Amino acid sequence: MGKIFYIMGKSSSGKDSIYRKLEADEGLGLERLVIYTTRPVRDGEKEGREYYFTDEKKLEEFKKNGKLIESRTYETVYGPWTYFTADDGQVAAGNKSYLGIGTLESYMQLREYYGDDVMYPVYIQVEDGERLERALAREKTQENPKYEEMCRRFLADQMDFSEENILKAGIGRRFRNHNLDECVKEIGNYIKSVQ
Ligand SMILES: Nc1ncnc2c1ncn2[C@@H]1O[C@H](COP(=O)(O)OP(=O)(O)OP(=O)(O)O)[C@@H](O)[C@H]1O
Repeated sequence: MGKIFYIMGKSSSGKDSIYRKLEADEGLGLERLVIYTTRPVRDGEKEGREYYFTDEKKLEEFKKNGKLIESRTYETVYGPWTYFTADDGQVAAGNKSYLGIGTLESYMQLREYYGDDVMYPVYIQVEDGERLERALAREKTQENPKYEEMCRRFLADQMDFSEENILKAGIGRRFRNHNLDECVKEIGNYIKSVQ
């Protein structure tokens, strides 16, 4: 059975930046854990790289076969978009290590399905003021900054990632992303130590 290193953290804590650097580190040999989505493919995205682009029918098929691990639906202005993780055989097949990004909720569901020996949480933490500054700086670079959505996420994160929920998920170790390269190095060392 493979191992899944699962990155979690509040918005703008640096999950994507960390993911990209860990993935590029050939010494770690990490594969992408690709999840499924019913949202339309965006420019530059490739089937099976960012996501598997699929539909509700496929989700129902996984569900029927007991292979749907977790799913979440967001009500967007374009209608509902569902993201889900399915047991499509990739993890069980070999001894590889995978890199995923998710929420505390999805982490708990994956752990329930695969067990502790497969799931390795990587929780990223940044001081709130610093994180808000990064979120604002990132938003300002967008052609149409969505400050309201940024604030909504900031507030929602305080509930979703409350200390109580972090403890409930069984997260022990936390990786502080003050300096990106140092943080990535620390996580890389952790991954090597358990691989
Ligand atoms: N250590 C760091 N120091 C300064 N800026 C950082 C650091 N880490 C990440 N950033 C910047 O902070 C912003 C948020 O990072 P990133 O998009 O990786 O976060 P995220 O957790 O994936 O966010 P979201 O969940 O909102 O998509 C980006 O502009 C990124 O370049």
